[in-house]
Amino acid sequence: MEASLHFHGVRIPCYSRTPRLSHLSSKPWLSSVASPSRSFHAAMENACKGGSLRGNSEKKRIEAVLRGEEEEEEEEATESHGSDAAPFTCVMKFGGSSLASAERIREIAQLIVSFPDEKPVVVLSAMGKTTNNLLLAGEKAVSCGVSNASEIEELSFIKQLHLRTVRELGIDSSVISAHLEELEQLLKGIAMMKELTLRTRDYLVSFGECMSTRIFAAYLNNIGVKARQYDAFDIGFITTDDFTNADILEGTYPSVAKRLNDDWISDPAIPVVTGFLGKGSKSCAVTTLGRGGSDLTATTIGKSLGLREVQVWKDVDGVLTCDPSICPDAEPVPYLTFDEAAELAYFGAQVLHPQSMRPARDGEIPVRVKNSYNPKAPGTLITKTRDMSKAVLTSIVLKQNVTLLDIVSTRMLGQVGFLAKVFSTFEDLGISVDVVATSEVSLSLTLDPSKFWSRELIQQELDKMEEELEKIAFVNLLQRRSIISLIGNVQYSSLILEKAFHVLRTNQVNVQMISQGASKVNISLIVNDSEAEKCVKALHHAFFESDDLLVVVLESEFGNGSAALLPIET
Ligand SMILES: Nc1ncnc2c1ncn2[C@@H]1O[C@H](COP(=O)(O)OP(=O)(O)O)[C@@H](O)[C@H]1O
Ligand SMILES: N[C@@H](CC(=O)OP(=O)(O)O)C(=O)O
Repeated sequence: MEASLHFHGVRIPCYSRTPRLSHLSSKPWLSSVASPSRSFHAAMENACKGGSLRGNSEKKRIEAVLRGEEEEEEEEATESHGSDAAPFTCVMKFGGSSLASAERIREIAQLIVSFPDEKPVVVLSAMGKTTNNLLLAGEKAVSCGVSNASEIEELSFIKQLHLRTVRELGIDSSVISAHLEELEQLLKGIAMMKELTLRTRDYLVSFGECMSTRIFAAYLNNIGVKARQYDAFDIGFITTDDFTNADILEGTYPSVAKRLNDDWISDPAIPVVTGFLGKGSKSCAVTTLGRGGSDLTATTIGKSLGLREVQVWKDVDGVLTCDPSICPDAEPVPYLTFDEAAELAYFGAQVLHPQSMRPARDGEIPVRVKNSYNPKAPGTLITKTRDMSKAVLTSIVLKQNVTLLDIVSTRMLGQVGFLAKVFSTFEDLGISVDVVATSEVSLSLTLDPSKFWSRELIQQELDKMEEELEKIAFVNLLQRRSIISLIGNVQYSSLILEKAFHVLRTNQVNVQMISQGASKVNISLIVNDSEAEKCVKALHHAFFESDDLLVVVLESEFGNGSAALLPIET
């Protein structure tokens, strides 16, 4: 310790060399750090268990939290750390695109320091494309043979990226060397077993976030900003045991608040938390929250600590009117409600995790989507309500490769229990339904194959579903369909539909199903996959790149010619 710095209103000692990691001594990851020569057998045992974290005592503690037995203690803790002493103001979450290199990590650290009034909890994803590379490495390991596992190309990418990054940042490579070693052993284990279970897959991808957070915390410490790394699975992120798509359990909120608050009180340091990861309540193994799950980690911490704001920093200027890879002229949407954002995410906008709005909405914590490459851009502010009086269409979202199912009742038409029977079939088979439209004689719905429990078994699962449904109905399965979701103010639904159908007719596209729910924010149109992008481009052009709609709205709202300066807001 050589100097001090005032940051977040506290006097922060500056560390010139090694990061402070002693607080991690009880963590399973650090025990690996402490003994890099950890035996192959120990690593394999952990790997084959899918990375179970702790023994019985840990399991008992989780059960106690789930039963609410720690609640009194939690409440006391929260009270005693009440708002006067509240150590944190916001969550700042940075995704893989913001952490792609040493240079980006330096910029992100500077960005955090450039907000001296904020006292952030930092949540990080894995660096760059690390999660994809880990998944690819795992898949290759299944069939490459033990002796070739060390040579898997993606393993080399991951090693090079992380070792280059620590070198360029001037950090001791020991912060990640044990993880890299264990990762290689794990891939050998997968090669030996010739299988990659969902549980092992989660353990495998967890290395990405575990390494990025250690590097970042070490770098902050090196530049004199005291930081403390946390593995989410170690600080109370308790989830269901649905590996690869786990759900956060209620006990998480008080546990996480207590841990972060208590640590700050006893030794203030910026928390740097792994996004995307949790711990299964029954298995005690590492779980993941679904792709893009760090957004959910961020809003969970926001709700848990009752923070002023959650910021998710991306590589775009906020939530845009459309996926920029389809419509390069897509514009940022300045304001959204939680409902609009949830609908947008659920129907395929990659920019936010589908479940991430839930904790924010429950805790009424505003979420701001910002661009880490362009911090001055205002971004998108997501809140409970917004002025919808001038909002027509907010955003167009595309979800491809969905399956459309047409069900026409044979024996049970119009009878009590028909729909229940159909939906119980989906429940039994663990298939989730996205869009539904019903009439007196038929039921149409869409299924998202990417949510089926095993992608390799999609056809088998569909066959099984057809077989079950054919006991009560005629079934027609139509694959390779797309859902185009028009997210906006459904008070203008006739106007939106008139315009949308005009565009689609001009482009000679037949809409195969349409659904407008009571949610008042979403109209879904189903078209063929092959026509979908063309439709989205044409719709985006009509709604956001021309003035036609402005004229129609002005005429319908104010009479022709009046209020000519009123802009259409997204
Ligand atoms: N409607 C949309 N608005 C903004 N970005 C979108 C939208 N639809 C898709 N995207 C894509 O989402 C990406 C940002 O999300 P993501 O990759 O999860 O960022 P990060 O990894 O930083 O969390 C953008 O680069 C963009 O290509
Ligand atoms: N690294 C995980 C979790 C995540 O949230 O990533 P990102 O924030 O880069 O989308 C993934 O790629 O899915």
